[in-house]
Amino acid sequence: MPSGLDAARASLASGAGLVPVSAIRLEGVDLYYPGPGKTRVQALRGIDLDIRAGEVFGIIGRSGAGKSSLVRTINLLNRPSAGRVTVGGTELTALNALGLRIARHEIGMVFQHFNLLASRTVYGNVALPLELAGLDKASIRARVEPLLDLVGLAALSGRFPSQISGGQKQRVGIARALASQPKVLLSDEATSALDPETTRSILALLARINRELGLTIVLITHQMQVIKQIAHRVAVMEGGQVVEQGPVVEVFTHPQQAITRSLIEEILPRTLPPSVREQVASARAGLPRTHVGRLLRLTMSGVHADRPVLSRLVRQYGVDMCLLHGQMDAIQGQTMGVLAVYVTGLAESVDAAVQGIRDAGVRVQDVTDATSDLDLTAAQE
Ligand SMILES: Nc1ncnc2c1ncn2[C@@H]1O[C@H](COP(=O)(O)OP(=O)(O)OP(=O)(O)O)[C@@H](O)[C@H]1O
Repeated sequence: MPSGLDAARASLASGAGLVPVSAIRLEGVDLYYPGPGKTRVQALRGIDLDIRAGEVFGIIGRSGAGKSSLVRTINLLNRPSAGRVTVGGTELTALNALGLRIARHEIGMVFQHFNLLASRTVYGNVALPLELAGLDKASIRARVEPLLDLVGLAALSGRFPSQISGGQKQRVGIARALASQPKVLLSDEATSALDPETTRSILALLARINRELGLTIVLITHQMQVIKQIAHRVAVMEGGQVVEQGPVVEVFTHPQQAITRSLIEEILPRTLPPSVREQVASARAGLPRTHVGRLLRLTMSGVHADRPVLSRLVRQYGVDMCLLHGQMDAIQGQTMGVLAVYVTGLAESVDAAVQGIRDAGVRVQDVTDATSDLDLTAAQE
């Protein structure tokens, strides 16, 4: 017996055809909504995005940044005022209504509030797009059952939405989105209404679908935690624009924009507890005249994080290093983290040790004189 996954994979692959390297391309996309009177609200400004086939691409931003506007532009639920949208090699912005309706079969969508029909069972909700497409009962069953297996709901197929949990509802939403064998799955805050543990399990399901079915996933969220858990690359939105984008580890370790830094703060804190700053101040006051004390913020990523860089330099240069605060984490299989360390010793030894840390590929910021916290704007590189 093939597993639910095998059958789902075979079923999706049968509709696959040639997958272009670029799954979704947005070029110079502007979007306006009608505002009060004759005014217009610009929600998207000059968006250029190239989302690759088979990746999980995260789009993050604060409320009102334009994330939902952007994701709804990918399937042309919002028609851009300017620019081009191409999905799976087909330029959607050049299609007529019928062409667009057909092209949208390639794009599945899951929603924050699930959007299930209360009057239909779990099975009936997943079957709905197939009924609308005119498939016969046997074909529908052959498609729906493996999908319910895939999302872990085979045993609940006869229940109604009111009889299942939020996480289970979202599993139905995912199975329904996969029913028409899309090549791209758009997820608009799919986990925002769920608790952290259910969020993790839904993201794990999406990651598995991406990995094992090769589906391209675009994920809109306001939580860096979500990006961290499953995205390969991320775009950061602010004021209707993409202000920063790149591989997740790169963006997390070298954020360029203030908005990105503040979003990352949720995961890797940049601020030091006041008690730690007080300890540093009193330790500096008690230093011998020959010694200096420097408070450093170290950002480590990838291979650097698991090498004994710090202990080696302590031995090599005879400095003292006190680990005050920090967090290490694993993102996309790479270790990364931020540490606050207080280094003391002879000035030239401390300088040499700092250089040694930099040479090992660790980002070093001297925050000794930053006033209130580990404020990056006050930090010296
Ligand atoms: N239908 C609409 N009519 C007019 N303005 C709109 C409409 N939908 C969104 N906007 C405006 O467009 C901007 C972007 O909104 P959008 O919903 O895309 O942001 P978002 O990042 O998804 O926010 P949230 O996380 O709160 O959903 C906001 O200024 C919003 O007020």
